[in-house]
Amino acid sequence: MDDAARTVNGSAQVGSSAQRAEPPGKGEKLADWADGRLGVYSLAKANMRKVFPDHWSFMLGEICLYSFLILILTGVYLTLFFEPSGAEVVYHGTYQPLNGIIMTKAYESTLHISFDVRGGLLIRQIHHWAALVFVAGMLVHMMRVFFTGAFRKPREVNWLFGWLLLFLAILTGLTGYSLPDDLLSGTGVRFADGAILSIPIVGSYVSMFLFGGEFPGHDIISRFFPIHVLLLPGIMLGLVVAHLILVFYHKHTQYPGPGRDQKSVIGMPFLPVYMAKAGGFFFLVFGILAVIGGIATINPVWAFGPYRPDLVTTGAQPDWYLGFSEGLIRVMPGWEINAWGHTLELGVFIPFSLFPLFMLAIGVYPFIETWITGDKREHHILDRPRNAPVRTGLGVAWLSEYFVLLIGGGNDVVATHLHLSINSITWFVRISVFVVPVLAFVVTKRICLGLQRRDRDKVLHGRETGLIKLLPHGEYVEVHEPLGQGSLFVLTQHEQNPPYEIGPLEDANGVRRKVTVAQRVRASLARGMYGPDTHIPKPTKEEYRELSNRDH
Ligand code: HEM
Ligand code: HEM
Repeated sequence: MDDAARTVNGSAQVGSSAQRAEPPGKGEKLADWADGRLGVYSLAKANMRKVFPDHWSFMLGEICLYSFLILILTGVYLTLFFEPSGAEVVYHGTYQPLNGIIMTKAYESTLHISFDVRGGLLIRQIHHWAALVFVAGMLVHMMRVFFTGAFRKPREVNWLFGWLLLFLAILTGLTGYSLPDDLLSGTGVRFADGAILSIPIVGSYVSMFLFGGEFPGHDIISRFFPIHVLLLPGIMLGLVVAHLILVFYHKHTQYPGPGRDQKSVIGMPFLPVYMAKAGGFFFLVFGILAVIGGIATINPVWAFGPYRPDLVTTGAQPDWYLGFSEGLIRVMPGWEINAWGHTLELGVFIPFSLFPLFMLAIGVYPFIETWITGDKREHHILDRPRNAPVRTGLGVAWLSEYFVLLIGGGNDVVATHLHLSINSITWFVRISVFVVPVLAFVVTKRICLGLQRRDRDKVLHGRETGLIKLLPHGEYVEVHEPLGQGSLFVLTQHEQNPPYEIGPLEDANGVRRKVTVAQRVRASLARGMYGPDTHIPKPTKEEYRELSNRDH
């Protein structure tokens, strides 16, 4: 492969193979043909040897990419057999317990995929597992980007692309989950309908429009189908391509280390090393999902039965990524206001509005941070999370809120499994929603500062070796080993810039300066994020020389 890459580049420099003595091979002729029409030589020359830094956490984006491809592949297969129709039929199929039961064609075809289509159940299960892994991969990938500050200039737009992808993936999951029209998926759609109905003034109109009449109507499956298999995946495909082009264009960030700076990258060439690794990893992800899909049941729709609006399954749960929105609604007190013959359902409307706000907070974060720091420089070297304690604390607080709400969304399951009262769990979650994120923030920030302090000690006093020496006068001391230059660099390369300040309120002539509210807010946020209690000062050169007793 390496030779092939060189041949391509080599040919590009020579120009045409006709200038050489030996006749061109078939492959070269094909490449020349393609170059004449598509300009592939210059494209390959510019990009194929591009260096990619390597780190295990950079595989998270790849997991998203591969599970997305697997979703498309398996989704196409399901589309061949799935019938997106709300028309009613009487079931006479392989699955005996449901014989003679009235159901929609959508549900009947899902049973058909599961019991009669060759490989149907396997593909359905791979599709569902891939959806779970896809969104989980995105969340963890996003957290990697967040905690390392990889969203800073010039990658803010790519952060937004990714964020949109996360939002669309959640919607795609919701519409997919609703397609089989079993009791569980119908309960999920009912939940969505309840949320829509709570929107003041227009809610009932939107619901009627969406369902083609009063819930459940007959149109929802046939409407969700094109949205699920075409519209949303189509937009997502476009966004994923744009996302990857931007990763390529900006070049990937890298963790701090010797030889790496804002301009130089240390890593593997895109072709052949990175491509070979990426190809192998794709098959690994596919293989693992196929094994899980083959052995672990997921969404056994035949066990739930067809959807009927007057029934609900016990322990009805959405997929994990929607559990937190369910939690928001379950723990909210059932407040409502009745006036002039209308009801404002605050118990649903408030949590329903919090959901987009919760997502919005993630989307706008990079822009808020840039506004606070006023930093206009590009950043290609990643932060170590401990060196940005407030950001790290905010990320952990966000995650903790997410998990608390997930418990709220599964309050019935937690209650039955742990033999607890559902009311106690609901109250636990109601209090935790306010308390846990604050605690998580404070604890994380302290841990970060502790780690910074340890870094400082390591730089000044070296690494603890665990070797205890007995000195002639009877004292025991632990031998400390000085760090290598590489480690010293990693532990001290970060910046500790002073936070933004408003400056003197009066100029040299004693005239009061006009200070806007925005400037005041910015200054106090900057103090909170980068002020003295957010970092342990790095050792100065003098301290280092004095303590390590060496000349540098
Ligand atoms: C891009 C992200 C996607 C996600 C997150 C996703 C998620 C899901 C989920 C959770 C289900 C329910 C599966 C079950 O029955 O247990 C589903 C069903 C389905 N999906 Fe997707 N899907 C995605 C993309 C696609 C694509 C690209 C296609 C088609 C090209 C597709 C076609 C289908 C079909 C036909 C069904 C109904 C069949 C069935 O449930 O057995 N999906 N999807
Ligand atoms: C379909 C979903 C997604 C796919 C396929 C995807 C794919 C990738 C890949 C392959 C990379 C390079 C390798 C890596 O850093 O892991 C990457 C980088 C990046 N992604 Fe994503 N991603 C997705 C979702 C997201 C989300 C949800 C966010 C954030 C909200 C995000 C933000 C970024 C950023 C800022 C980079 C550049 C990071 C850097 O250079 O260090 N991505 N993405």
